[in-house]
Amino acid sequence: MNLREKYDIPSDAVITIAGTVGVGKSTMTKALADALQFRTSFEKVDTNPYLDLFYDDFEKWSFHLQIYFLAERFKEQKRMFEYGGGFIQDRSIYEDTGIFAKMHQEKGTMNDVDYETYTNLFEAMVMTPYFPHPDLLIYLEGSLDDILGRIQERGRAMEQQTPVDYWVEMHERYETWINNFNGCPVLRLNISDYDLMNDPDCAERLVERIGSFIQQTSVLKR
Ligand SMILES: Nc1ncnc2c1ncn2[C@@H]1O[C@H](COP(=O)(O)OP(=O)(O)O)[C@@H](O)[C@H]1O
Ligand SMILES: Nc1ncnc2c1ncn2[C@H]1C[C@H](O)[C@@H](COP(=O)(O)O)O1
Repeated sequence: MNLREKYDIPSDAVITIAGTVGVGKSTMTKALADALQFRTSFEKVDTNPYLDLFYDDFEKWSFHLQIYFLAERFKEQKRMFEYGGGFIQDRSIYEDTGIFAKMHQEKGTMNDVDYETYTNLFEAMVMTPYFPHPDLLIYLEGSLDDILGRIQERGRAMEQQTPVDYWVEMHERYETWINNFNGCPVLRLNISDYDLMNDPDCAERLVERIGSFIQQTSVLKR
């Protein structure tokens, strides 16, 4: 019996991993997909044509980048549901608007007209009864120091050149955002409780925790 069956996780579940930059979403996406034998939906960072430009000049490229991410995530959403689920997704579509677009508009690095155009498009695409929401959102949280350490360790130049205040503000915004999020059931996990790198039993403990969350809340019983 595999881990998915052992802990009674439906084979058609769509689980999205949310959390600030560097917290460990991609690492957990891969580990959970391996453990559950699910497909993955990753953010493509290396092939994103706007990301470097954006980090160089937020004001100029915010709108382009948000439109690009929205299109990419929407295509991924469609792909996951066309397969009939069984996916782990690296970052939710909700964070684009709830964290990034909002933060840049409020900081003045995305102008109000662009923000409104983007928000209208997001709502028309996502906030409809036809848009399938994930079955579960796993929210990864951790201390600011740990997260800054991980951003450093990963070593993406564009992120390392960004002033640390940007990551501090994002960390705070994530806390507010998740406390108000109600798009789908949320399981909060602290990164200090799971060591996917060094603890060989970690993946199974995670799957067990997800399984018991699902049983308790019956979130995936259809
Ligand atoms: N459980 C973990 N323990 C230690 N380091 C980790 C862990 N998970 C991720 N990392 C490291 O932290 C950095 C960021 O992880 P990543 O999964 O790319 O984050 P995200 O996708 O949230 O931006 C990477 O260098 C990764 O190797
Ligand atoms: N919607 C977004 N707006 C701006 N920047 C974004 C958005 N989504 C992701 N990003 C950035 C943040 C990171 O530099 C990379 C990848 O994110 P990660 O959390 O490391 O997966 O893209």
